[in-house]
Amino acid sequence: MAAETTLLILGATGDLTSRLLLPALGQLLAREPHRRVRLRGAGMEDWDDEHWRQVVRESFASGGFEKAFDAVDESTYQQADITRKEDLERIMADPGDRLAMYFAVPPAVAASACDALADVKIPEGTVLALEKPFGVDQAGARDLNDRLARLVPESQVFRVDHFLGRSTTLNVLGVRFANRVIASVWSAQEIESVVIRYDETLGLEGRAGYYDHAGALVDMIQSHLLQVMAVVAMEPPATLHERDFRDATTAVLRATRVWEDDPATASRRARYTAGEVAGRALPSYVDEPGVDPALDTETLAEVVCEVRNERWAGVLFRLRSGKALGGKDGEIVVTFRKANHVPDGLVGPAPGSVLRFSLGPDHMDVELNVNGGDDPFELERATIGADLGEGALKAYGEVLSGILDADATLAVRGDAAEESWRIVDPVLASWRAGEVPLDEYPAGSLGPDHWPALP
Ligand SMILES: O=P(O)(O)OC[C@H]1O[C@@H](O)[C@H](O)[C@@H](O)[C@@H]1O
Repeated sequence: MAAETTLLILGATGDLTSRLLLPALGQLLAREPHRRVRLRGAGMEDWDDEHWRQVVRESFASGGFEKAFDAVDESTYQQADITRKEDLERIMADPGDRLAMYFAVPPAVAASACDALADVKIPEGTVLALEKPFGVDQAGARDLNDRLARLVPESQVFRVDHFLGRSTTLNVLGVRFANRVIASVWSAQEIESVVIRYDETLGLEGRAGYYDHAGALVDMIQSHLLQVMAVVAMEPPATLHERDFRDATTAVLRATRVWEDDPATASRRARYTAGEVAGRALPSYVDEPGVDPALDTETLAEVVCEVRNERWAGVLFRLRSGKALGGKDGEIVVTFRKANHVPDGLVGPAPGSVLRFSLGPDHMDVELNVNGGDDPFELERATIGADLGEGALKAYGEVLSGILDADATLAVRGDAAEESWRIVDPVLASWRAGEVPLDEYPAGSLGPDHWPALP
């Protein structure tokens, strides 16, 4: 019989659990009903099992997977303060075949819980899953890694980054590594720049408590976009097993610096003012409830990086993400260098070819110069597109399936988490020193007018 995993969610009464984790679990169980999962919730609220089961059922139903609740072997809730050893021992009793502890709590609480866990006997094979942000800087991430290393082996620590579970990120693997025609042009010799951007129409959505201290750089670039960049730029791994895959992506991060080591010129930041997004009026960021204007939090950030190795030296990697923008748009745009020489007689501009992956709905476009119009000597642009499969599981479901299977391929490794902070720490320092102006853009626009255009 298949091993049964006990999924213990710490912070079970929180928003992350009901909004993201449980719907993802519902989808996973609906797809793979053979899985054997016992679901345990633990949190500060005085809930009983029935209340918890109701929350689980409703969360499953919100994703259309109400029936998946039948696939849960058992679902119980315990009130607990997870920073206390006695409470941890109580909720970890009877771990079944394998225990997966998911910390759906703020980083400071997760860190205190890890300290308390040091005095608890952790069952063999237990997996610990932690949400971002992982630390607040490189030193903090290193400290948290040290604490975790005292508890379980690294391969059992899952630093969650749902962008690694996104189908588009995974689609890059097939396109890059299963096509000789692409593999042979995937380097600085042929590629001029790579843009990875995630523009959102969403504003603050009541998350001031977290976001006002994080900002767009930490919320999106330090974590998600650097991971996507690592997949785009990695050396071909021999296999997609955890060790090969994560060695290759981490090597990219180790070689990455902000452009010319000059964060003041390689980064930009801005904050939205009042405007309208998709017919909805949004107040200025600083007027959102819970925002402290003195924190100077950016809602749009851009950092240009370079990957200093033989394959990529000299290529611009431009990472950008922001909120309350005019269009929901996430994409990876690979711009190739221009042709060395276009024969005299072919008329018109011939910009470099472009390969564009849109980050949901998953689609890929190749933009080429052609001369197929009325005038056979005039160049035009043609686009060849393909819809890519979205994957049966949404990003969180993909990540969760790795956690339940104790397969860490799509989890961020400890050294990679530290490297990501090492890359952005100088940017944060430069911003704190006031070296980069905090620009403004009206909500619903595409960002400050004077920022460089996007490809
Ligand atoms: O579009 P998705 O998959 O929800 O991912 C974007 C979200 O990712 C989260 O990790 C960020 O905290 C959010 O601010 C962001 O909106």
